[in-house]
Amino acid sequence: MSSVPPGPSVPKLELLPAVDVRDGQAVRLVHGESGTETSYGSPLEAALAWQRSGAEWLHLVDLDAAFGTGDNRALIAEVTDAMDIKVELSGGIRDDASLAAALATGCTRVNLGTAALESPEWVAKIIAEHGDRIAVGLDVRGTTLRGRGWTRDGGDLYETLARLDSEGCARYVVTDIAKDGTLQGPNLELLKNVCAVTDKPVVASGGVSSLDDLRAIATLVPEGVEGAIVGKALYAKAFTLEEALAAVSG
Ligand SMILES: O=C(O)c1ccccc1N[C@@H]1O[C@H](COP(=O)(O)O)[C@@H](O)[C@H]1O
Repeated sequence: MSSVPPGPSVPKLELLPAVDVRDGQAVRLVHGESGTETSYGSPLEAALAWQRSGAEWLHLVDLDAAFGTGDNRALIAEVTDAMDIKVELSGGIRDDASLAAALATGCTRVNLGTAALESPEWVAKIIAEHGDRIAVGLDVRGTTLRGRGWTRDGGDLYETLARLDSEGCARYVVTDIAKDGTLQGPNLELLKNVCAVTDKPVVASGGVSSLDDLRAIATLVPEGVEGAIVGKALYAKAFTLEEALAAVSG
């Protein structure tokens, strides 16, 4: 009886299927641009589907709060409450009230974008208070950070990273905006460059289109990449979440 030799193994990579919420619907954007939404129905149904498929994490984004066009706070709280898995919450967490509401959902951690660019003192304070419940999203075009729904420049990636590192930021979620929602493959160079200047774990975001993309990201685990956010590829059924989890299970 012949046995199938195991394929080349890659280190385990955490996967965070994304549910981005706009106007009460689960959507995907292209390059994060408002107006490019494709709708995928109920955010709760989407989140429950990823949980049923074996996800250990959910990346849940309030896009209206990120764009400043309102918020989906009650719905986000409802989805988080329905999850038995870890939830990373982002979008519009910019002050004490929005942070308190986000943390009160019981999410595992929050992901700050604009606040890390515009309110450095507040961010330093909450990093000191909440430790690894705070991650910072470094959303970049080239090496320029973008905030306010990715519509405004917010400084240099590496200068900001050095500041946040010195303040003890626990983790970074790095998004290449040029890749986000495009199914064009992740920016591995950017991920390597970020890992080279910080010892903190990095979550990759943007561009994943195939299982090979996930395997390629997983090769960066020894350099500091901890996980990858997967959005469009799952909704477009490029692969299933079960296949993705198996591909990078270590
Ligand atoms: O995820 C997106 O597609 C996205 C698009 C445009 C803006 C923000 C987006 N997502 C995440 O939202 C937070 C930033 O929100 P804020 O600046 O803190 O209000 C960040 O995690 C982005 O990755």
